[in-house]
Amino acid sequence: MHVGKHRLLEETDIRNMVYLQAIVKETLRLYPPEPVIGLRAAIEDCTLSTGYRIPFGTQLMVNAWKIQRDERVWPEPHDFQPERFLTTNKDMDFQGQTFELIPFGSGRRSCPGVSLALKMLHFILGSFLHSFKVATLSELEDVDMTESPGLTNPKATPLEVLIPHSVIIVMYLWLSHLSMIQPE
Ligand code: HEM
Repeated sequence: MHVGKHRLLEETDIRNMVYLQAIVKETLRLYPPEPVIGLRAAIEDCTLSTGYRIPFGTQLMVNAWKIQRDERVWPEPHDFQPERFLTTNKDMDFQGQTFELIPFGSGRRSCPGVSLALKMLHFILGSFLHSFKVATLSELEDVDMTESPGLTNPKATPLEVLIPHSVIIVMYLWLSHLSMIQPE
């Protein structure tokens, strides 16, 4: 236990919360918000290992969604298994040099917001799970994770979760504490 029940999560706790970091990585692997990364042009003729010849100047789009579900890299590629980032795929990060995991793109036009995005994702998700009980409407059914087609990757159906009534009051206080809701 890194935080316990008697205080809120702090930013400095995140570095010890390796499973939380693995959950964020696994979510961005399976559901990259930008599944097909924008236009690039080949700067020279090249031939891929698969035999495809790409002539100079060809416009390319990178299918990150597909790359991140490649079964040669990711065992059981369609399953949500955060543990893989603590074991088989533990050296993979978002720096853009691990081309099997590129939710933020790679190279000099990769996402400049990666550091802020990860700080926010870790802190908000960690604080939420630490402070609230969350349940699905039916404990018997998995959440429907169907995706919508498009340049971004929204959920096809709304996410419906239960936050017990008494907890909603605590949630309001918690959000006020973070200045996300300003009391009138
Ligand atoms: C989970 C959150 C985010 C994801 C998955 C994400 C992903 C991406 C991707 C895939 C690209 C295109 C990279 C490429 O073409 O190689 C991109 C570009 C960009 N992102 Fe993000 N991003 C996120 C959050 C943010 C945040 C928080 C900011 C700013 C505060 C930001 C600012 C930008 C900008 C300005 C570009 C364009 C960079 C350029 O064209 O040179 N992003 N992002």
